[in-house]
Amino acid sequence: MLLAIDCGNTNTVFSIWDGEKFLCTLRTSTHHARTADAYFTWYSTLVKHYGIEADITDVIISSTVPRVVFNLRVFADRFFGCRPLVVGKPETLLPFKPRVDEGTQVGPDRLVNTAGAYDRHGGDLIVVDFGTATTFDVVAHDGAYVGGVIAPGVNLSLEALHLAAAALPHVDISKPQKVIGTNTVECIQSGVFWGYVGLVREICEKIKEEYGAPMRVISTGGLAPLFHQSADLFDAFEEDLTMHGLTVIHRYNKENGSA
Ligand SMILES: Nc1ncnc2c1ncn2[C@@H]1O[C@H](COP(=O)(O)OP(=O)(O)O)[C@@H](O)[C@H]1O
Ligand SMILES: CC(C)(COP(=O)(O)O)[C@@H](O)C(=O)NCCC(=O)O
Ligand SMILES: [K+]
Repeated sequence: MLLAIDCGNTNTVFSIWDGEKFLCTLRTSTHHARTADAYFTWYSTLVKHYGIEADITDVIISSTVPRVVFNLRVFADRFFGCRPLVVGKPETLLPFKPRVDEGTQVGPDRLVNTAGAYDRHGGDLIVVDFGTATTFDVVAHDGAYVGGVIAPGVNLSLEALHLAAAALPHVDISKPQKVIGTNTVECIQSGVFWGYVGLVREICEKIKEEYGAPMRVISTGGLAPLFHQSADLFDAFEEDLTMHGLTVIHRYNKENGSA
């Protein structure tokens, strides 16, 4: 069985893949100082709690935080006796060669999203991932990552207002009933929610214009459903897109002799 690990700047997600389906998905906050032993204590407690019999033979890691990879490598080696595949490292093969400027280190999560989305939908896609940052990944006709857009994440924007302005409270995102807020919380929610709807719409429109061929827009990430339900922005929402991409890259490396 495969343990797929997606480490973002806010959350780290573990999913167990039995070759056909994900048996469970476990989430913890991302923290670079967490040790291999601490990961295992957390992991084994939850796996036991869910009654899952997991015989992990392979581990694949995508991490937007380089410092956590060391402890995750130790975790894989010590508890499962395996050398993990790390997306973005030269020994890990990708099903495509990113077409970006020389020397650019594309976020591994974006490469993984590209592989997952192409496997399910074919090419000519925009993948919008609502993580710590909101990223737009352009997937070409042949499945290659060819660039995109990085915008500040929804929660980051809310937090920035709270941190920088003495009179603005911390506010959770939700869809406001109206645009004109009549109290501070409603005003902030309106600014960020409708601001993001506009941001996503405009960026997708401009990408399509520049790309010059019809594209489909796929969304993923914790806050994507809020926007998917509230506005006509995406052709599909796929919660497990990054995890699916990790299974695709793992399979590709198995088939091509690198895992
Ligand atoms: N279901 C959810 N509802 C509300 N906020 C969420 C949800 N899932 C994630 N978030 C928030 O969205 C932001 C991005 O989370 P996540 O997608 O896990 O980011 P990353 O991949 O960058 O770690 C974080 O601030 C997180 O707390
Ligand atoms: C843009 C990101 C910060 C998004 O990370 P996340 O929101 O998933 O934590 C990450 O993909 C990254 O660090 N990228 C490196 C630069 C690039 O992709 O061009
Ligand atoms: K992400």
